[in-house]
Amino acid sequence: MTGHHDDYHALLARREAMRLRDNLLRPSRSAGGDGGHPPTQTFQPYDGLADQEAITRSLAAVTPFNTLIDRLYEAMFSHHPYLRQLFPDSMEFQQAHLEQAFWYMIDNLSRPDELTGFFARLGRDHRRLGVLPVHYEVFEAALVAALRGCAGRAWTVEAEEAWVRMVRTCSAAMVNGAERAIGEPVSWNATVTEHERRGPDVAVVRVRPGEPYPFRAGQYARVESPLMPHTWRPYTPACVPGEELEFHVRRTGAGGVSDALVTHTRVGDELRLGPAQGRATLDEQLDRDVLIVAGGTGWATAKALLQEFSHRRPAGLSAHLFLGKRTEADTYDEAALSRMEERSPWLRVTRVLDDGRQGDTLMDAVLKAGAGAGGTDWTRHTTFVSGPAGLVASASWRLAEAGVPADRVRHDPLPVTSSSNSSTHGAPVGQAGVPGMTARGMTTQGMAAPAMVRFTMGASAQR
Ligand SMILES: NC(=O)C1=CN([C@@H]2O[C@H](COP(=O)(O)OP(=O)(O)OC[C@H]3O[C@@H](n4cnc5c(N)ncnc54)[C@H](O)[C@@H]3O)[C@@H](O)[C@H]2O)C=CC1
Repeated sequence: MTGHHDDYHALLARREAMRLRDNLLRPSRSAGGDGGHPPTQTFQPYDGLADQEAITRSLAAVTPFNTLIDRLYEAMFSHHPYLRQLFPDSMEFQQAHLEQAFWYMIDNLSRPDELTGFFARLGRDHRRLGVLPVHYEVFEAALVAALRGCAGRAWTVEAEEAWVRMVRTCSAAMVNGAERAIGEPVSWNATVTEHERRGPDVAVVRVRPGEPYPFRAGQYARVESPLMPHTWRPYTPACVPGEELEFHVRRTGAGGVSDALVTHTRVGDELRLGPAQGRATLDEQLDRDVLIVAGGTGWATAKALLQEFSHRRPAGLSAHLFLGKRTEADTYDEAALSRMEERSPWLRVTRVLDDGRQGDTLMDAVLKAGAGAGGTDWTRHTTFVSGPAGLVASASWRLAEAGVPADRVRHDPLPVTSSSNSSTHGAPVGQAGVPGMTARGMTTQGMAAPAMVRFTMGASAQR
């Protein structure tokens, strides 16, 4: 029965996707579709650069984005109240996500492959939220209403059409991404098989998915607890694919997903996992030594990557892990790390006590080890960074300064932080000693911080 049911829904989703794609590709409707502006006559090949300029010219009229986004959701829920149930009770993170998404779109408009690749992956991931192709049309109409409402008389047809083209390009990519993933589950149920408190705020949680969960070491999964429906937070499995997954969760406050997972979750509980995301994985062909810079529970990513590296490592290649911890007592998985260290002569581990008050101690240690005649040449390594946003930002920046090519520094998406609270674990995005870095991952000089732009969104702060 379930099989037929799924097929039926897959068929419906496919038809919806085709209908939307036809709409997206047919000669453009008037932007917003309500006749308020003259229609565009012919369908033009998409010119992301021209739209980027048009949108940037008119940004002052619609920023800061939080008012625009408030109006957008207001318009959407007042016209389609049933859609509210697809969203979590608190819209705070949702709004922060969308703000990041807008910046990401604008920043990457002149890189169509990056943009469509990113939104295709997002579309695949959004299936777990019950998003259907028709919702993108609803979103577009709400956005246009919000843009007009925010900008008032300052609004231009040119700016509106650029926004609509931008958003349609991304929606089309999301629909395509969802359609391509039609053969895989929307989400995976997983039963908690072990739950170990490793300190007042940290738990190591093992789960067994009901069906095989495909992922690569270094990727993350969005996790939903039944205690907080519709609220998903990303965690990186601290393991390679197998029957069970291991998650490392630090509770960062009361009432969030991390609190539910650390404090209120027991063996036998069911969690839901979204499809694996992220590109901070080892290369297919391993031909470089590996440097991993990890802070706190960012160790989860390091653990997974090192496990895969140990299985696939060609003779002669080595790995160096720099692990930052805030206090001596903060060693929630030290036994596993020591075991790995003992068994792996190719692995070097430098533990760094770094309470975050002395500037950038962890990265200082990395760069010190790379300095001077006897230092390790990090420019030849493939580097992974995993941990608080401030660490990711400063590591990307400082490694670039040290001459490490941007495409060889990989990291999780920078956590999205809510606009009211820009701090993740006390690590404010953009204030990590990165000169001129703003909260959107761009420098004030207008230059993208290396390796930053490609991942400025996607994950939420783990609360
Ligand atoms: N649990 C998981 O699966 C994963 C978690 N993460 C992220 O890792 C972070 C871990 O948080 P906690 O364990 O609370 O770490 P934490 O806040 O205790 O920090 C750990 C270490 O990171 C470094 N650090 C912290 N803030 C910094 C800053 N502003 N600039 C430079 N270095 C800084 C320091 O060396 C510090 O000792 C979270 O933001 C989480 O989103 C990343 C990947 C996987």
